[in-house]
Amino acid sequence: LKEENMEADLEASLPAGQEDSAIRCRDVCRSYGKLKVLSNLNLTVPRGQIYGLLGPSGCGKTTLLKCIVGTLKISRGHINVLGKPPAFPGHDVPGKMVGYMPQELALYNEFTISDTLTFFGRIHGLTSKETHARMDFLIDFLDLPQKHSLVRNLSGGQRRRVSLGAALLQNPELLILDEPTVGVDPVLRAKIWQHLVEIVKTGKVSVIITTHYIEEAQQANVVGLMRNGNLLAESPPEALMKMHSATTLEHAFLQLCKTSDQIDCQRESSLPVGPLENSQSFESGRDESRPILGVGPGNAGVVPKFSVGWKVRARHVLPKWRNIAAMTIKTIVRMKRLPGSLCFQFLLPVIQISLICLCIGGDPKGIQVAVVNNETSSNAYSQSLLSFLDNSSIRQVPLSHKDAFDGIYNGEYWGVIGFGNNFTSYLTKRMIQRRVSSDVVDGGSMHAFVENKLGSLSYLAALPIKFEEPVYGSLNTDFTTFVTPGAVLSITFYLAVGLTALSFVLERKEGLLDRCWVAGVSSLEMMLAHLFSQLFVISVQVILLLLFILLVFKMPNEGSLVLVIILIVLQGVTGISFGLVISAAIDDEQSANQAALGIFYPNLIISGIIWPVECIPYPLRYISLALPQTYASEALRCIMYRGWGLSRFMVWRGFAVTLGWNSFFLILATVILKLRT
Ligand SMILES: Nc1ncnc2c1ncn2[C@@H]1O[C@H](COP(=O)(O)OP(=O)(O)OP(=O)(O)O)[C@@H](O)[C@H]1O
Repeated sequence: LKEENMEADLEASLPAGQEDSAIRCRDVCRSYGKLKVLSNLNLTVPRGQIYGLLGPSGCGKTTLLKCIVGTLKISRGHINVLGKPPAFPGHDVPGKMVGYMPQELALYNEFTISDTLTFFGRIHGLTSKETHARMDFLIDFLDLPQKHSLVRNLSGGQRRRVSLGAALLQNPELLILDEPTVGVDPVLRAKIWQHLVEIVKTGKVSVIITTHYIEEAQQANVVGLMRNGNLLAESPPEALMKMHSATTLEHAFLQLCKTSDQIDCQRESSLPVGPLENSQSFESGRDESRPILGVGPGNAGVVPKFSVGWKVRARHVLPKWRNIAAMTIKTIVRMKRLPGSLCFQFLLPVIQISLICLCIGGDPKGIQVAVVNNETSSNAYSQSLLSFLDNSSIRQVPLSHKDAFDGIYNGEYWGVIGFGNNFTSYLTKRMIQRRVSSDVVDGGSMHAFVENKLGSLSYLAALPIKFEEPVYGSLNTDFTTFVTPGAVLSITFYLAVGLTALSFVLERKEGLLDRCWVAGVSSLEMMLAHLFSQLFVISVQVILLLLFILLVFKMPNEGSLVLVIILIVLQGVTGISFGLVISAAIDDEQSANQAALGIFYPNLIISGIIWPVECIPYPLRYISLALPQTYASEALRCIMYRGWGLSRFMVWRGFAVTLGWNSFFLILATVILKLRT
């Protein structure tokens, strides 16, 4: 009876109506795979109050906060934040109404304190005057070092305070703070709590805060005690202590845990053993969706349905330039702070293409070849023939038959050139007689080298083919000329993949993606911002690449330079978009690197960059034609070597396929990122 009266007291002391609650969670369930973390959880954060969420490590506090801000989806139940579900179209949660400090630091290490606050200020649409005023206040209030200090040079505690500052920046209506006082000294901890108490006094700001220091939560207006994904109690701290005749909150919590364990034992002894999730709820006759010390039946009331017009929905889906600009500037500032990495990004493509032009397609030099010449006469054809060989490519080593073959077996010589002792007479016979025996043909079969010696009869030894001046290109076109356009595209593509494949992976790991998302940046805006900032890097890379291949290595370009540049930049965009797909879909650096590396070689080979597509057997050729670089390389070759323009099918097909892949990858990356945040 005593307990029932107390419950009534507690209920009376808490506002029950929905309009009075900043956050309302009803029957919330959330699992990670088979692990049920939140089970039928009910929680109410009254407006204008501080709610201290307490519980042992691993009980699901962070998971609950992530569900409240909308970065995690709940599997069952309802959540209402400041009047609407999180991420409801047109709602400012995520957005400037909520200030979120995640458990991870979620700060850009290359930023200064000032950069950090300016970045979040831009996203929230603060003017630079407003941002500076808040920055000065927060630096003073949080006892931060001077604003131009780099985050990476700050101590752990200082970083946590910068992170808290970023959450407080825009004076949000709702503050969601996940362990903001960890690593903070007692004086500052007291100051933070004092500040929270002050800001809620206006009645407009509400706070939900998790902490491991149970006693500091006494300053909260309401505490929720969480265990095994459920709330054991939710009430003002004094009432809770009174109810359990405890002198401290910690004792009250221990008492509650004991009671909960006893109920569990009773249940287990009266019920057959069931799955784990059953063992987490207690009191079989009780409404499991309510805490032991609930806040009244009003809280479990009907959840309102929300509808939204297409105009609001469309405005919500359309990207905001403000957010894209903030995110793009952020990436460019980070690049500027890492000049070594930026130089590497600019120079790497030039180094790669230079190596291709220098090392591929040239003639071999200084190859050792054993020469076994059995002709002894000084005016023998064999002597003349040997003198015609390109002696810069081949270094002739005269040897006996045995030494030559021993040398070959020992790997000393690349090959053997041999002449029989009748080479000159057999060759002459072969040239002037109609019919000769096979011995004579064998003895004089190197006729291609002897044109000069045969004088007016040389046409007899020539192949029945005459190479005329080609329609496109020149007679001495080499392998490098074929490879270069495809190589330029593939270098641009892969560097772009490499630059972007890790972008979201690292930001997700450090909690930055979640933080930006809660600040109101959508997946599409993140995607476009990455695209724009990487486009800047790619443009510089393309300019340097073209300067090198056209001016240094003198590759011909018969077509429009503008088309060449556009096609290469578009292929860079394909690389960025593909990198974004990898980075949106994969969680850790190692797997993202493996995915990027894994496709490099197969794509290079199958795209017909090294050897023509026409040599690829079916059905592999179908795959080749579907790849982003096959038609694009062909189009680039057509522009550069044939001087063709967009009116030619082979050229516009390269552009169309590239644009198609770009759109596909970008949409895919946005959808994956959206599904995963
Ligand atoms: N991404 C995830 N995948 C799988 N399991 C997870 C994931 N995140 C959390 N968990 C598990 O969910 C449970 C609750 O984790 P959560 O981080 O919400 O706890 P917490 O109460 O915030 O703990 P702490 O106070 O130590 O931060 C833990 O058992 C944890 O191992």
